[in-house]
Amino acid sequence: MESVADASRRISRISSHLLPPNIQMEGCGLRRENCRAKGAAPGFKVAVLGAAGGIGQPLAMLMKMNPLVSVLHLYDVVNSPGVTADISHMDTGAVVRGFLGQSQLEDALTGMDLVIIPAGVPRKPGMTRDDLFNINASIVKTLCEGIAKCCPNAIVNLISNPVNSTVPIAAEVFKKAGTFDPKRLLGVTMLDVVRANTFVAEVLGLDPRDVDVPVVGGHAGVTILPLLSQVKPPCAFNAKEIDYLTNRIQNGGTEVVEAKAGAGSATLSMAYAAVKFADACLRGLRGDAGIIQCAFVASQASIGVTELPFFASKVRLGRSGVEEVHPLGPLNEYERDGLEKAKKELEASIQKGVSFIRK
Ligand SMILES: NC(=O)C1=CN([C@@H]2O[C@H](COP(=O)(O)OP(=O)(O)OC[C@H]3O[C@@H](n4cnc5c(N)ncnc54)[C@H](O)[C@@H]3O)[C@@H](O)[C@H]2O)C=CC1
Ligand SMILES: O=C([O-])CC(=O)C(=O)O
Repeated sequence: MESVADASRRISRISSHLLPPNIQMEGCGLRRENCRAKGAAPGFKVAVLGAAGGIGQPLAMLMKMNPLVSVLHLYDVVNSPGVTADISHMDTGAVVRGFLGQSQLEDALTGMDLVIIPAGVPRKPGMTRDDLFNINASIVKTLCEGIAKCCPNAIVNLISNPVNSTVPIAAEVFKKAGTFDPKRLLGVTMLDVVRANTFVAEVLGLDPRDVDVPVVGGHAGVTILPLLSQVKPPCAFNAKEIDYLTNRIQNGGTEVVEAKAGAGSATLSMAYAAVKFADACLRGLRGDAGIIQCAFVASQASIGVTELPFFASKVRLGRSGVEEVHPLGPLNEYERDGLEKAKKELEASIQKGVSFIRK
């Protein structure tokens, strides 16, 4: 088996997009300094941590296709050299560099504007997202320590489950390092919105692209709270439809885990959702106006959400990340009941994440 040192040497040969200085391209005698590469075009620098995984690979591919990205860093503890070589051959603008293992984490993170984290283990049938806590909490802690040190001003899109606990973990790591900025830490709940739009469109006989369902709360079971009373375009559902849609949206992840029968959880729809969300963050950073998405972010009662320190809400994205957290808006009785259930579970999950760092 290839040693980590050998793999690191191999990745360093391919990771600068072209060959390192003084290394000749096989058989042609061309040196890197003689190539006419002009370096990266203007744009944002994005790192994907966990880039060789089920989500990481299609996510990296889709980010390579995003015209707002000028530099794409792909980091993982395994297999990043292959994924990097493969994606770097796509004839799109972003320059791709690969990084393998803890010793290259700092290089992967230095100078990044946006860090997307799909690193960690996925569920198998019969597991809850919270069952992933023991492994994923440590992974997220290590990666966030790297972010605090190397790119403290980057926007962080955290995908690793359980999101309801990993986001509080990340916040605590950043607080400890003195770099916490609540505007820049976003738990990715976009897949809940993507699913809600799809399932609601199916019930209403609409094109999902024309449907917008706010999904608030968190990212696990009853904490996933679709606000069907606020769907756009405005529409009415009967009681049966509301029960069906709420259950299906709350259990969408489990539906995929069971269908994959032990081979992991949602990866392709998640990569799509993550890229849709990352693109919104980048357009916000660029200064585009009116970008509203749902995300699991730092929160408080005084802005019309809940008393919980984190909550998924509609947020306005801008140059500094989350520029405004929207209030929940009017809820019907069904949604108010759902909110009480969500809050109880969320409170425990948030506390679990906080205690993991403070203990
Ligand atoms: N927020 C959301 O809506 C969703 C979250 N997820 C979560 O995303 C995570 C990843 O899922 P998959 O890609 O399917 O899993 P996967 O197992 O296919 O890929 C995970 C990748 O993370 C890498 N990794 C492990 N430890 C690492 C470390 N310390 N540093 C960097 N990379 C590391 C692995 O080597 C692997 O390549 C899981 O926790 C899953 O539950 C999945 C779907 C939706
Ligand atoms: O269900 C899982 O474990 C993965 C996930 O978060 C989702 O698909 O929403």
